Amino acid sequence: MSQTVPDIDQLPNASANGRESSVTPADARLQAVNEAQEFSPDMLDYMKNKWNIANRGFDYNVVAVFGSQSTGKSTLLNRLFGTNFDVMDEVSRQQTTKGIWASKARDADVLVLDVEGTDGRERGEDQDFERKSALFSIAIAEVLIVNMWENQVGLYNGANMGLLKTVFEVNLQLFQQKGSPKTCLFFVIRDFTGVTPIENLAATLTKDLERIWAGLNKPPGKEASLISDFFEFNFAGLPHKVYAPENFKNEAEKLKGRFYDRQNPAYTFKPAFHKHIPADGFPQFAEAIWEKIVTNRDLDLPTQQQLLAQYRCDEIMRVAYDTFAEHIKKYRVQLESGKVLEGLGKETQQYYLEAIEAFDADGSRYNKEVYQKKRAEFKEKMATALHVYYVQQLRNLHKSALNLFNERLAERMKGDDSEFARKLNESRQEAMSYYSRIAEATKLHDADWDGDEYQAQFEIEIEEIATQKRIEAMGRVLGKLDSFITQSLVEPIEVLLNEGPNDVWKRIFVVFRETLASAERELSKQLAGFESSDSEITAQVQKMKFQAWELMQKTIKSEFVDVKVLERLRHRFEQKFRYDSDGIPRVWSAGDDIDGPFSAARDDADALSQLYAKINVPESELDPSIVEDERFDPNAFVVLSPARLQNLRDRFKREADLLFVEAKRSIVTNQVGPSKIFYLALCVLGWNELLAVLSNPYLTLAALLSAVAGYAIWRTGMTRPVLNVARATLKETATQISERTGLSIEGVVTNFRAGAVGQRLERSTSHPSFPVRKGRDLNREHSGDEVEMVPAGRMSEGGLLADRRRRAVQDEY
Ligand SMILES: Nc1nc2c(ncn2[C@@H]2O[C@H](COP(=O)(O)OP(=O)(O)OP(=O)(O)O)[C@@H](O)[C@H]2O)c(=O)[nH]1
Repeated sequence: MSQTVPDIDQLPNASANGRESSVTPADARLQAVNEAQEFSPDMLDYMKNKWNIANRGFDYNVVAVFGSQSTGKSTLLNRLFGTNFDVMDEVSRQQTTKGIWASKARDADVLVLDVEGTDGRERGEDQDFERKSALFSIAIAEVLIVNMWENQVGLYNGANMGLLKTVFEVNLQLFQQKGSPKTCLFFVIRDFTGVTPIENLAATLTKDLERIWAGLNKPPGKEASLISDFFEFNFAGLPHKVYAPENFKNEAEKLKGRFYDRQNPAYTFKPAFHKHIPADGFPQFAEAIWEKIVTNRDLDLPTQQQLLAQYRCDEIMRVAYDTFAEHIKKYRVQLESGKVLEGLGKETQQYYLEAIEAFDADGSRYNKEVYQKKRAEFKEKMATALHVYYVQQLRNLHKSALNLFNERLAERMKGDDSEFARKLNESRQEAMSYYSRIAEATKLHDADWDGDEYQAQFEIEIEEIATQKRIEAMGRVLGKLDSFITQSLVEPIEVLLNEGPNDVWKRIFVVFRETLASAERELSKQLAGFESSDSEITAQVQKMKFQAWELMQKTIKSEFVDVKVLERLRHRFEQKFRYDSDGIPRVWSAGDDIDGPFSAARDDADALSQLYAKINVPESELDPSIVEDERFDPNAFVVLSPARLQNLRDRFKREADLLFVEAKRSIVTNQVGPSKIFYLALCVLGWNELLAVLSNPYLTLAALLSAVAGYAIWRTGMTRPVLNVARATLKETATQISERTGLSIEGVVTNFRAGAVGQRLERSTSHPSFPVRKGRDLNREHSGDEVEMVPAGRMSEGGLLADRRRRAVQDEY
């Protein structure tokens, strides 16, 4: 794009010192290198704030000037670029430019360097600074204006050819690499008369330069290199400024066009000359070059560029990273509190990309290799910071997903263990999808983070929980089944054994078989809900069957402790002996056949004991899988061993005999009781008194009242206490009588006991009650004590028996 070429006459360089009153970017000059060879720390500030050129990226140019002292260098630069460098006072002829000055061209992004002239009188013969400044100019400027008088052309020393030779040599050694951008050497011939055409002068100079190049000590690998490999030459002549001011002005104007007008065929700032240093990095670059030159370090230009790129990229990276870190730090606290941040991945990804973009905006202008390396480094640095968050997120996610799994499973179960496998799978799938979705979304796209290990750990744990839940649910199902089996077996077996029908074992096994069938159906159905394999179902069913078998055995065994067997035998015996065929309690009278019913009852009980001795069902009734089980014990069918059976029969026989004796005694009591009482009353009262009582209304009333009181005592259940009192009174009375009369009271006591037994029998036959022993040992039953009245019908017979047995077992223990 063409730039406007400002009118030279408008430029602020007319004064002797070139200063103008109004300050513009071009007016701001900086001594980039001072006389003490120190590089100014202010250059970046000037680039940014005074020249406004720091943000131009690559879109700027650098031009420097080289030449003998007081050859009008500053004048030329001011004329061409509108700068404000000091120009020597015509009168004093003192050196004006000390060190290296920098300024910006007016109306163009061109950095202009005014370099102290060679052959500096003040520095004497010391060419050190001249070489350094010349080398510096060649290293950093795209265009080096070589300013010389026309009459210096062809003069080796006058044209600074010796100095150039040294500079070329060091430059070649230190800074030039294959592919380095070329530098333009722009020879401006001052006080050009035109007598010798510029082309001829150019040819002379070119020849001189090539000769110099040929004489250089070239470093290895560059022996065959040509000067044109590193430099391009331009030539221009400027007429005498004092003697031909108009021509000077015109030619200067033309020359200016070659620096400003990009459309000009002779435009000087060709891209090939650009050093590819971004404007904001130029101060560091220039300083680094200067430092290396001053300290004479053996560094080449590309290395310098890399150093600069590293320095700048590090700086850019730091700024971009700080911004990035500031953005992401808010997530740390939340993650450490255990939260799962669903948007973490998306948001951090955004900050990550923004940071890279910021880095690219400035960093991409620097050495590509270094930039790419630093970019990767930057990405790695951010990824490392984010990976910490990623791991924390996965940890939180792990817990959260497990909770989700537990919650969802609990919701689905809600006390119902059916279809457990389906509910478990759905819950697990939900938790795993949740985990995968968040874990994937948290990943940084650029990073190759591997969350597989974390996910595998999560899956292991969820499987452990699932297994545990399955065991628990299965336990509940099997527990319910156990209850069902227990309920279905224990009570019916107990009832059947109490009833003791002849086919008791067959009926028990029918119960067992039906229970097993129901349980197997239920278990198979439940296990199908657990997605159990066929073999697992088979094993569980087999286990259940054998447990049921063991339960039945245990139940039978518990029903055949001695006390229970004796109880059943006694019950069977009493059923026959003490009750008639209609279930009415017998009252034995004189002349009744006691022996017959006794023998029949005893035989019946004996038959029952035989029935109980051994489980009597064919093995074919049994489930084959139980019989085939290695734990199956064939002796399990023997319930009572012969010795135990015999022992029980003996014990029962004794009890039966006692009952028989009691029955016999009750007949005697029934016969003796009333006549003795009558005669006793007659003896006590006498016939006359008896008649007197009956004839006396008061006595009759007293007798009636006594009868009523007796009836009331009987009705209120106070009989025993009253009898006890009466017994004690009678006993005491008898004792007193005995003591006083010396008579035996045996008969009186015997009669009294007989009367008491008679009363008990009378009670059992005349009242709808059933005598139940209370807290008594069976062998002591016949003592006649501790009898409790329980209304008949309050318990079933089996229940009554069970109750009696229970009390008896308690007594036994
Ligand atoms: N003969 C002649 N003199 C010039 C020309 N241009 C400038 N001068 C004069 O030369 C003197 C030195 O000019 P400067 O521009 O200061 O020269 P310089 O090379 O920058 O001087 P230093 O910075 O001191 O090395 C001044 O007095 C100018 O007027 C020119 O084209 N021809």
